[in-house]
Amino acid sequence: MADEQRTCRVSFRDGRLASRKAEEADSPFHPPPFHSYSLNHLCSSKENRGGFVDSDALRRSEAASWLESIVGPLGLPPQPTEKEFVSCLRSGIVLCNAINRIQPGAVPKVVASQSIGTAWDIQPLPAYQYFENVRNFLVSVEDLKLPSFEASDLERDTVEAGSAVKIVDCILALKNFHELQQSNGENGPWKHVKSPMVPRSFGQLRSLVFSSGSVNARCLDMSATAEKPQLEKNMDQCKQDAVDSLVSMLSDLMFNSKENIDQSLIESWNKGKTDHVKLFSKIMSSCLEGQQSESVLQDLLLKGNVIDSCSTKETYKCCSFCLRERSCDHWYKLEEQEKELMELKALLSETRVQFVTLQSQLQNDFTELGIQIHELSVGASGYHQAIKENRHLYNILQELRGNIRVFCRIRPNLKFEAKSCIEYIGNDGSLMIFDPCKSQNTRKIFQFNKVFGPATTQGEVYKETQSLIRSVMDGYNVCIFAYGQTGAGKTYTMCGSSNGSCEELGINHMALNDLFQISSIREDIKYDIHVQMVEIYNEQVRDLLAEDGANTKYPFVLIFFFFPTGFWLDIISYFDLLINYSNTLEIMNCSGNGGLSIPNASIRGVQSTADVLNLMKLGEKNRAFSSTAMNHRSSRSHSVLTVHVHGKDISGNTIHSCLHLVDLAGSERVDKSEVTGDQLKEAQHINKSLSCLGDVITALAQKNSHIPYRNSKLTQLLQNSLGGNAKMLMFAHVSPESDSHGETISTLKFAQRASTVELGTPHQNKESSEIRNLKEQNFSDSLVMMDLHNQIILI
Ligand SMILES: Nc1ncnc2c1ncn2[C@@H]1O[C@H](COP(=O)(O)OP(=O)(O)OP(=O)(O)O)[C@@H](O)[C@H]1O
Repeated sequence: MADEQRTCRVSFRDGRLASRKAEEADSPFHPPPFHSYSLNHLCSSKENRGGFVDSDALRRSEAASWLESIVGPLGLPPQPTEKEFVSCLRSGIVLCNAINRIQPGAVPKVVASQSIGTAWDIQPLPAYQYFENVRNFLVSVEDLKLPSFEASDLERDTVEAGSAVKIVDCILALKNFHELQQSNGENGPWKHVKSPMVPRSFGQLRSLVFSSGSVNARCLDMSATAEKPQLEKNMDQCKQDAVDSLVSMLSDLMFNSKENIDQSLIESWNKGKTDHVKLFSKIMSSCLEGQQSESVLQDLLLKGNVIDSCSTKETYKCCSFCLRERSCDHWYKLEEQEKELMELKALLSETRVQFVTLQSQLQNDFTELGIQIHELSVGASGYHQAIKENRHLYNILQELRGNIRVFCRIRPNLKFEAKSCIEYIGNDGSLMIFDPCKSQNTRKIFQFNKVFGPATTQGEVYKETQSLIRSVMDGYNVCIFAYGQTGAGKTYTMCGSSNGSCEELGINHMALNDLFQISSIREDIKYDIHVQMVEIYNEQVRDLLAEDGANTKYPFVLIFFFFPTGFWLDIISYFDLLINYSNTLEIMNCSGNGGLSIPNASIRGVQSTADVLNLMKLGEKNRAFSSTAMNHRSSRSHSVLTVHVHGKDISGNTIHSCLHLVDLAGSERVDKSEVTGDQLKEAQHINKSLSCLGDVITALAQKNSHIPYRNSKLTQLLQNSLGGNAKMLMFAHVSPESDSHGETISTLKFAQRASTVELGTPHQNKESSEIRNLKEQNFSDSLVMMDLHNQIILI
């Protein structure tokens, strides 16, 4: 049975030897080395098997003879073996010289220690110099886009079958290029003549297998950066590729030698009794001989190891080069890096957790802060509300008591370089003043109904005043007067800016505008509004609405030049006195003059704000202004604009009231205002009348039995108001500059004192139709009054 099997089965070795003998017989050249022959035999098809070796040797011979024609004798036999051929070219000198002949300067520096052709095989160059020459040659070849080979093809000590094929291909391509260059010129087209070796040599199969390893290596290179699942996926793919390569190679081998496969082996394979490794070993041992079969097996198993170990961490981290060199520490480095990476990842996740914790903490803090801010804002708004209510109640109390209301207004700093003496302005009407020029603590706090800072507009000031002014239309007498140092802004507040800008209209103008508006809205009451405007100049009351020029101070000044000076001075003084006397208006008790304190002053009916504006212009024109060191347009008189309101409703009820808008002349220190002559006289009058006003205020504040109204025209004029018949508002004006600190303190003290004056509850000047009828029915001798229950009583 064994003999029978032996005879029916031709062994692989025998078959291969037989075919080799046949090839040797056909070949005119020296046969290739055994291993090369046998492997080519295994890998080539039956049809090509005969011509393969011949063609290879022929091409090698052709390449060698062409090289000799280019660089000179190489000392090679006519048909060199692969080993001879490769050894001759190993130094790279021949190749570099050859390419330099074709492309001068292609390899700029050729390392050559021996003369070519004589001693190429006597004294080998050091390995790195080989590498230098060969590398330069290969670079040049690639530049020319010619087929190349690997430097390692020249380095191998044991020349493998078919390993010279690529080198031969390259040299013949170079030859072809050279020939085409010669025939067509340098840039002529050329075609690379491919190797006729269509079937793959065993070396190529090996490189195919190892190229799978390079796939592995690529995968490994990625392993450092890729995520683990991706890495494993790549490894699977590598493994699959390598297995595919092996399978295709094996299939080739099996196909080529299927007659040599044991039938029992095929059967056991088909039955699944033999696993693929055993099958593969058996086929290989039957196909290959001795050493060769072992080396192939070793190679394949090595590859197999690579493939198998793809699943393990250790090997897939090595690149193919390291596998060949077998001295690899990349894995350890990778492992180190992987460890560090893992640590970093752990750190990252820990940091993430901490970050999330901190974020939630921050969120909580923000929420808490938000709650606290909300609570604070609620508290603050409550506080503001309380202050507002407090002020409102205070105002009501003051109204009930009949206190003089005091608003303080601070004008903007006109001397920008000057320091401000205003330290603090409170919303509750408090004001803190200090003297910046003094080192010791000079802070003083004042309390008023309201304090307007330098940035307050005219509109804002009027808004606070509006309710008071409107009460005039309800029958209350109202008196608003502006008090303060010269240049502190009294005229600005009462009459507006001297440039007449619409945004800077004074309280006078806005008040009258408002009164007309109310009058037009209240259709059931018919209002008559009349205006008087007088000034108190040098203790004389003068009509500012007189159009006949009666207020011209010196009408005869032009005839001054016709007589001696002394004579005319006397005459002028006389006329001056005469004129002044004739123009001086008398202040009377209102009750006897239809409510008019100055019955002789012009009284003009007004229908609209425009009418009032025209009258004000006239009054301003007639008013005494002059320039002083403190104010370039200083009012030298106290001006009083009186608005008389008379209203009658459809039931016949009447109201009558008056609104005094007083722009006082400013108190001034004559040393500062640098006035002399007439201006000095004016200043003295101004200061005197203001001092009288101060006395009246003090007396009122102290509730003295005697109030010195009659000491000045000003107090006389304001008697009715100060005497408790009016709602009074005082604007205390101050300059913020530190050099006015003294005057500012003095003004504020005066205002503070005024705010303590209790005038008593103001009463409405309202007369019902019944009272009027009674009055008209000769009850004039009796005093008609209303009792607490609004019943009429006659006294
Ligand atoms: N609130 C303000 N805003 C802008 N400018 C102002 C303000 N108050 C006053 N002024 C300016 O200050 C200067 C002096 O003002 P104003 O003439 O009104 O002072 P006064 O107190 O009437 O002085 P006097 O008593 O000498 O007549 C003017 O040029 C005026 O335009």
